[in-house]
Parts: sequence; C-alpha cells; structure tokens
Amino acid sequence: MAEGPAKLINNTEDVVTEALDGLVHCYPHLVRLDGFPEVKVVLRRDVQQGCFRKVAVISGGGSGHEPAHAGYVGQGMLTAAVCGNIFSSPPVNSILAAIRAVTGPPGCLLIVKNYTGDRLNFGLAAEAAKAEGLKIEMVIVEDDCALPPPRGIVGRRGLAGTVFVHKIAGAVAEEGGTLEEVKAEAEKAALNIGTMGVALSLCTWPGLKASARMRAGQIELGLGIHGEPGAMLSNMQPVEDIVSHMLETILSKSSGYLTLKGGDKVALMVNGLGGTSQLELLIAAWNASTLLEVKWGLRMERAYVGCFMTSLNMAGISLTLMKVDDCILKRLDAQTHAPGWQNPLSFSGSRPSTGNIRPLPQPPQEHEESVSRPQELTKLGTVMEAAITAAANVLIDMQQDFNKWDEVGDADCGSTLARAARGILEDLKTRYPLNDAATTIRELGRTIGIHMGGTSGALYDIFLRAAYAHLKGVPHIKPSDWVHAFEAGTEAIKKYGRAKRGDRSMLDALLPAVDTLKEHVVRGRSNPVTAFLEAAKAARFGAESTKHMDAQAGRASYVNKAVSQGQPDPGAMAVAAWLKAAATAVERTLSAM
Ligand SMILES: Nc1ncnc2c1ncn2[C@@H]1O[C@H](COP(=O)(O)OP(=O)(O)OP(=O)(O)O)[C@@H](O)[C@H]1O
Repeated sequence: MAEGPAKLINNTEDVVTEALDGLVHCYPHLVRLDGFPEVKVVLRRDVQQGCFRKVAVISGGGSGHEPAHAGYVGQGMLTAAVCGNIFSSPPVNSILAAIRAVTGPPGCLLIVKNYTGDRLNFGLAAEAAKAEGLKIEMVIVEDDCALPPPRGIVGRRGLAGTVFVHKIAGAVAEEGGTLEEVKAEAEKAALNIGTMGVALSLCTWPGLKASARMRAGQIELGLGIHGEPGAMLSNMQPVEDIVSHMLETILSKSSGYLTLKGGDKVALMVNGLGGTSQLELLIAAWNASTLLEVKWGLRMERAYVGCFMTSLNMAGISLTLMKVDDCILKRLDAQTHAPGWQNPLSFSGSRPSTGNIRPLPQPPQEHEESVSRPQELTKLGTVMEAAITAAANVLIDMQQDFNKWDEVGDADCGSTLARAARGILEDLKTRYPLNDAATTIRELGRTIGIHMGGTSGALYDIFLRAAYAHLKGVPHIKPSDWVHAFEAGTEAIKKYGRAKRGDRSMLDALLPAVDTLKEHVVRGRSNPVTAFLEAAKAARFGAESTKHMDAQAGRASYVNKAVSQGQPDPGAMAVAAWLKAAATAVERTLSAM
C-alpha cells in the first residue's frame, strides 16, 4: 500500500499516461502520439503531419499542473502539448516528436515556462527541428514576481501567466498569423504578465507524504508550482490581506516587473493550485478585483477564476495580472475548443461599468402591511415578549449542544436555530406588535423566513403560518385557541415534512406536547400555565426518547443507523428547550403581575 493520503491512483508509475488516456478518450478532438510511456504528446486530431496550414503552437513541461498543458490543446489554443513525468521536463525526443507531428510549412512556436530543464530540452528540440528544415521560434515566459531582481542566470519562474500566452498565441495562429506575428504577440503578452502564488498546504506526490515544511496555521508566500519552498512563511491572515500583499508584490515599483498606472486595463486570473474550493477562489477573486479597482485604480476588463495551472493537490492560489489592450482582449475572447480554457467561470466579453447588484424585488403594496412594536405593552404583550425572549435566548445558549447532536446529520442544526433566534431578538426590539398575538406569530414566521434557512427553518415557517391562520381574526384569543393553533402548526409540519411520530424528528417533541395541551386545557384538567409547563415536560420526554430511534427524516436518515445510537434528535431537543423556556417565562411574568 502506498504512503500518503488516499488518491484515485491505480499505479504510481502510470499516473501521467492514464490521465492523458482519460483526456483523449473524453475529448474526441484530441489524440495522443504512440510511444507511451516515454513519449507523452497530445495533439489536435484534425492536424496531420507535415501539412498543417497554420502556425503550430506547442507548449509543455512537467505533469502535475493539470489542466496545463494537455488541457489547452484544441483549435484556437495549443496544437500539441508535450508532457513530462510529474514536475519533470519532457525529454528532447518527445518534444521533437510533437514538433514533427504538427508543424507544417508556416512553422511552429514553442511556448516554454522558464525552468532550466524546460529551456534546455525545448531548446535542443528546436535546434534539431530547424536542422530538419522546419521553421521554429521559441518564447520563454517568466512571470513570477515573488522574488526581487536581480534573478541571475536562472531568471524568473514561469507560472500560471503562461496560460494567457497560450491563449493569445493560439488565437493569432488560428486567425492565420505568420510565425513572426504569432511570436510577436506572444512575446508582448509575456512581457506584460505578473504572477504570485500562496500555498496554504503543500502538495503530495502520488504515493508520498507531504513535506513537513509548513506547520498548521502557516502559509507560504511566493511559491513555485513544484512544491519547492516559497519566498517566505507567514501565519495565516485574512484573505483580503493575503491578496493585497500578492498584488502589491506583483505591482511593486521597486521590482519593476509589471508597471501599471491608474486607468490601465488588466485581465485577472485567480488560479486554484489543485486543493482549493471554488468558493475560496471566488472570495479571493472578490477581494482581488475590488482592490485592483479601488486601491490601484486599474480597470479589470476580464477575470478568469478556476484551476488553470495547478500543483497537484496543493491548497492555495496564484494571482496573475496581464496588462491588456483591445488587441489582447480580442485574443482572449476568441473561440477555442481547448477543454482547460472552457472553465465555467471564465468570462468573455466586456464587463459592464455599472454596479452588479440589483435591488430586492418588493412584494406588491397590498401585501406589505407595516407593523411595529407598540409604545405600551398590555398584559398580553408583556407575556408575549417574555416568552419570545426566553425561547430565543435558550436557542442561542444551546447552539453548540444542538450542533453536537446534529453530528449524525450535518452538524448545523444549532447554528440554524441560533441564527433565527438572533433575528427574532433583533425584530423584537422594533417590529413585533406584541399586544396583537396573532400578528406577532405571523411576524415571527417572517423573521424565520428571512434568517433561518435549512429544513427546520422551512418547518418552523410552516408551523407559524398554520398557527397564524388559526389565530387570525379571533377577537379574544382563549387558551383553547392557542392549543388548536399549536396543533394546527404541528399537523402542517406532519403534512409537508411527511414524517410521523417515531421517525426521530421534532415531531417526537411536538406531538406529545399537543396531546398534553389538549388533555389539560381542552378537557379542563388544569390551568393554562400548568398545562404549558406540563406540555414542555412531555416534549422533553418525547425528545429524549429519540435517542433510541432510527432517523427516517432529515439528513440524519442518510447515515448509518449505528452512528445515531444514543444521541437525541437535535430538532426535538430544541422544541423541548424553547417550550420549557417560554412556559417558565410565562409563569414567572404572570406571577409578577
Ligand atoms: N421531515 C421532517 N419532519 C419534521 N422534522 C424534520 C424533518 N426533517 C428534519 N426535521 C427536523 O429538522 C432537524 C434538522 O434541522 P436542520 O435545519 O439542521 O435540517 P437538515 O436536514 O440538516 O437540513 P439543512 O442542511 O438544510 O439545514 C432534525 O433534527 C429534525 O428534528
């Protein structure tokens, strides 16, 4: 068994060749050259050896950076990609094979990331191809801005900005540009690109453990894409600070790598390094685009957010900026069939200059009845306020307990309830017409509809709507009206949620409470306050009994039954908690009057 984290790998020796086979099987416009495992070349199916009528554009390098480089093969981008082993430059013979396979009379441009191995192997192959009579040119991309000048004989590293060069060169070639024209536009783009990366965790090679270089909570700024150490280690910081530091480094006047002035147009690439969610990439994109426009006064004309040049499974991002003009924008927007560029979050076309927020649609006027807290509270209003406050507070206090009991679900039940409770406490200050019980119940539902979300949010909304329907228009609400409203709410949860008693849900607390309320109030066994307290006890008893039930409702029903054994249902425990808090508050408030 291989060391390191679990991976979808059959055999560590075959990771690159199997991935390339996956690519050419799934994208019919691609083929590969024979010659595995030494020759790993992917090329366009429609290009035949020796007779391609356009300039061929070839790039490549070590593997582990997918979708680079083979993912960029397709009409409008690369004609062929030459892949090495993981993080290792491809050998001269493979590069030469790719050149021979796609180069026709117009010649071939090689786009090479600046690493010694790549420069040497691609350089040797270029010389050999020229000796065979082919027209070959080479553009080297060195977009890394992390390390200050002078960079000595090795120069700066080639990073994700190379993908912009692929796109531009591919678009010029597709349009029928000569080798000189393709090279000139690729070179101009390469000179106007800056990139910087940050790692939140290091990548793991297939079958190996990650290096122990970074401690938990640390980040590495200015890294390369091969797991090599970055420019500096730092403690984790807010995304905005990280992104701001990266942009400052890229745009640093002292390094002079990418000189831009206010009003200049740029394209932004937020590149995931292989282990970062789209959610995080978009957060970084939000911070970067705002800073570019507000702090630097640049005009962000295009943004590309996704994985373009990865480093196996490294968590982190790189940011690339490219100075653009109308000609470059046209190249970026040109159509391509390359699967790696067809990223769902890539965007072509002009960004509108106006804001990107629309006002919330308002309900029709007649549905918007304005309500507010009365100046003076009646006895009913005072009791309502005490009960609502107590119920909301207990949901906030017990948030962690509910989340813990929801570990068999998705561990968010407490957070969902506490979110609603905070909204209720806020609206209680100004919105609820507490002396009007029915409308207050309706408004509680409205607060829940705005703040809560989740399954239980919908169910509480349903509960309160049904209860309101029952109380609406009743001139003097009697205890039995409350009981029937409570029952109507519970029945609505049953109807819409499709659960029943014993299914391990909030109904296992609500239904015993309904039974007790009916027993005590409707049949007149005790006074309404005692009935309320007894109902809370019955709810607690019912909630505790869920410890021995298998979940049939909610997310908990998807998990292995053994997992939930011994834990109560969080939704049922929450019902018991707020019922008890409200009943106790009612008793306390009434006895103080
Ligand atoms: N069909 C249902 N009927 C009654 N109660 C339900 C039902 N489904 C879930 N619940 C209650 O909701 C509680 C979970 O609420 P929560 O809002 O966390 O739901 P979830 O299933 O995790 O969904 P989400 O992730 O959308 O929040 C459960 O403990 C259970 O008491």
